[in-house]
Amino acid sequence: MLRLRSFSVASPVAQLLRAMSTTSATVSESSSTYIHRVKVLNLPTHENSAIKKFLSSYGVERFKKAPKWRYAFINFETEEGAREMMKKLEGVDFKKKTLVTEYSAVNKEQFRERFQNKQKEKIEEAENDTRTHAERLADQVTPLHRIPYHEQLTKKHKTGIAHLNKFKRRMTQLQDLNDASKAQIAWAFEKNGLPFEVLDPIASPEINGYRTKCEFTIGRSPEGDPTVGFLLGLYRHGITSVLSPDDCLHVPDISKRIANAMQDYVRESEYPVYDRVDKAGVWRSMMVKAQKTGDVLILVQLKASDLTEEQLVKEKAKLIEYWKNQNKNKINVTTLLLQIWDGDSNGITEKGHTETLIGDGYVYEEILGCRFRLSSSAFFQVNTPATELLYTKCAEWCNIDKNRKTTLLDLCCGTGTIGITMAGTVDRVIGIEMISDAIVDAKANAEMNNIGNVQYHASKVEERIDVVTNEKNEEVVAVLDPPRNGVHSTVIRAVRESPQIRKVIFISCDANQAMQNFIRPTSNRFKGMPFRPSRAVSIDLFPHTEHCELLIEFVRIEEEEEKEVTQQE
Ligand SMILES: C[S@@+](CC[C@H](N)C(=O)[O-])C[C@H]1O[C@@H](n2cnc3c(N)ncnc32)[C@H](O)[C@@H]1O
Repeated sequence: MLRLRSFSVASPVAQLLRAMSTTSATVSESSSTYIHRVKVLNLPTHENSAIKKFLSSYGVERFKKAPKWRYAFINFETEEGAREMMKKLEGVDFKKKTLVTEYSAVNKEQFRERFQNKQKEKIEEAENDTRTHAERLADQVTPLHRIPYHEQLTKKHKTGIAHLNKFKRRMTQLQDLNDASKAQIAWAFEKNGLPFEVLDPIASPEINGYRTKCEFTIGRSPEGDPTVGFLLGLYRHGITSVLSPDDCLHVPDISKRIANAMQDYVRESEYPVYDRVDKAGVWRSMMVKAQKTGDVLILVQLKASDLTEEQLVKEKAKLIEYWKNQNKNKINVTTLLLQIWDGDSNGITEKGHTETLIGDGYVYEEILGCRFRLSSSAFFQVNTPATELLYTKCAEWCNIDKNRKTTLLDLCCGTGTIGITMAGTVDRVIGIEMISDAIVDAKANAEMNNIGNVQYHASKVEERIDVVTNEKNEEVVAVLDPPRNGVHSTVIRAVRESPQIRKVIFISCDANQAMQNFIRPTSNRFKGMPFRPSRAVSIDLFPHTEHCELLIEFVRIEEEEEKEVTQQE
């Protein structure tokens, strides 16, 4: 039988204090003065569960690593312990990178003090914060909402240019450049800004309510009421209050109505909402995909370990009935999914067991006259009209010559959108994507759009490099659309080492690492002639947020071009 819990209402400051008391307990008590730290470098960003498993195989049960860090800290009571671990980890290959370790001894008192000071700063910040909860949430999820849209666009444009300038500068600062290498990156030595065109930024046709996909947390409001919305503050700071998305500019009305309807449901429910700190309760989170076609997919996630089989069956029937009767709130659910997830990690996860309760399990969207089926887990751009502008520009820059046999490599193809919208202009499309469900969608999408000249591979691009290097059509154009945390350097190397690829259209939400590897001169590690950026444009898919897509056209440096530059010098 399910145990109902009582809940106390905690202010953000009280929640911070709770986090502080639990976290500081993790610093081990010992009579020695120092904490002996091993810094492990060259780890991947994110991938925390793989890192945890890997380090645990070396006997490390505790380490400190933020998802965006490329390093982790492991603390030891003694220097010998630390040095022993360094011996074990130094030079080990993990995720195709060689680990490097560094040792440092940190004064225990100072370490503790530093940690506590940081926590105090956070508390003071929270205490002095005069913003309303709604304002804080708006600042968190749409940090640019206070400035007019045209200024947001200018800001993003400048950020794009700053990225490009940074890479230009970095090329000139590379060590040991000989004349031949310099000639390959002669564009980077040109004075006075960027020696290629950066177009005016392209605005999103819709500025508010553009997000077709929203993930909501089910938890408690600052007043303690069951609420469906966004988590206010950071979970790692111990703040776990949830606020309704009603005042969030980027959330469409339909998704706000759905969050409110789910909130009514959980408030009426005999089961409690999930508490992220106690790891108890039933209702955890929900995902909404509300497409421009009018299709609506809802995925409700619950923790079922405290429910009997009979209770679960009853709850499923109740959910079906509830969502089928939401027409009165102008909510027409075309697919309802239930995800059972009893694990500790928060958010919708592919590790959960997902069952379709209403509909066929998909939603459909239309882009540039093509129809696409999307499953709940597959990536799909969240701003449909702006995506049409992005894909149109991408196709324009691919500049397919109709008189030649061209292969389009759609690398990181998701549900196949880019390749399918361009399939009519090329001899064939090859799509590679690591999420196998997305490839199932991509194949169904090609069929639905009567497209026969596509071939898909469900794989990491770096593991199907042969597909890239073996492509020998007259012309090969690659579109590379990696996720925010980038793509493996072997992918870039494979593209570089395939001489028939003369052009790459790079769609980037974070141009950092990948770009450098495209443009750096030929070396033992990066074989093949480099590319040089030839034009770029920012396309805003995410108004009111810091994010923006940067479309970059890279063209291969021609041998003649390189010689000419050398002679001019
Ligand atoms: C930004 S999305 C782009 C998807 C698609 N081009 C679109 O516009 O809908 C990036 C995609 O890359 C996939 N991905 C990430 N790393 C990958 C890798 N190493 N190999 C293949 N696919 C990858 C993700 O699963 C995701 O579907």
